[in-house]
Amino acid sequence: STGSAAAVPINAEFDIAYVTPVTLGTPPQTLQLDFDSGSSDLWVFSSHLPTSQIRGQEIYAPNKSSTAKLLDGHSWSITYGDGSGSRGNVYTDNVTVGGLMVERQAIECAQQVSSSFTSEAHIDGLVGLGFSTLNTVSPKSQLTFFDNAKGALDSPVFTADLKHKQAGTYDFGFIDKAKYTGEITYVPVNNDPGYWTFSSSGYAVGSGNFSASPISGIADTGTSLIYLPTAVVTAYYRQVQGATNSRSYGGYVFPCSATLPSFTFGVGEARFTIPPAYMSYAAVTPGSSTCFGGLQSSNGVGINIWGDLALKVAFVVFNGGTPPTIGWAAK
Ligand SMILES: Cc1ccc(-c2noc([C@H]3C[C@@H](O)CN3)n2)cc1F
Repeated sequence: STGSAAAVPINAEFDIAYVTPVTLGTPPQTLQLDFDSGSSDLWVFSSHLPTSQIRGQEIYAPNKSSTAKLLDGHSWSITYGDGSGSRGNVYTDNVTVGGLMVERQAIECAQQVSSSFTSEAHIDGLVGLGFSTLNTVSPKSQLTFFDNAKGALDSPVFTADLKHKQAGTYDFGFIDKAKYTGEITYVPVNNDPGYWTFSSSGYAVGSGNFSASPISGIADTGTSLIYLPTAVVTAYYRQVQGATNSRSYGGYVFPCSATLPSFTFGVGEARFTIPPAYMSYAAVTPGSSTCFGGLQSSNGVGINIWGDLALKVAFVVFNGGTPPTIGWAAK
């Protein structure tokens, strides 16, 4: 079997996150969920949430689904990199993504969400695509949608074809040759911490020399930006007039009028270049002439993260075979 579904940016201005339609239960309830290769819980805004915590999101109501079953005595609680989080109880039900159905998928129903989820009206929940070792359900941890689907897939893979300010796709079970050019460069994945962790072969700032130093980091579809070691980040912003590392804004900012260099990163012998236009993320506040950079330091994060800003310049294969690998191709 295979599946293919759209990854739609939630904001027209800049690519904060992407959502994908997912149908749950019988009759089908469709929610817009954020596919996140950096976590491993499938959770949704639900009928168990206080209405004060719901602001425009779609909800999943298990008691309206004839195929929903309570996973008795189980609960979950998760916190994301930015400190946001949610918790609740667990049902199993049919989950369909782009024509691919998993029966008895654990659907984690929110009973509480943090304010940043309440204020993000376009995200009705998350689909974790990390390794199932990261799943937070207790007392028995649950499998991700990908792990549940894997055995039935034509090939044990999913691919991300994210795009700048336009809809891309997540494919399951096949590699669509029409979505990339040239060869796919596969590199090993160290899934010890549960993430799609791989080693980049180095970087270059603008037209400068390529610095061939390995950078271990995670491929994270749920993170908007790129978070790398200070040496990389300072080398980049040294080339940006007026750039400063702002404590108040929580990262590198610069005058929106500044000329930005491109940023190139390596995967094996392959090279991927993020154009200057993508490297300015957004004005720090609407209408401000100060802009927030797409490349930020991973100092405060603890791990290096290749988020959407890096993923959107490539076609990426998350190979869940044995051993797992990750493949990057131009497009
Ligand atoms: C409001 C909101 C907050 C965070 C996230 C979020 N989703 O994925 C991630 C990254 C960080 C790491 O934890 C795993 N992947 N962060 C989504 C939201 F809608």
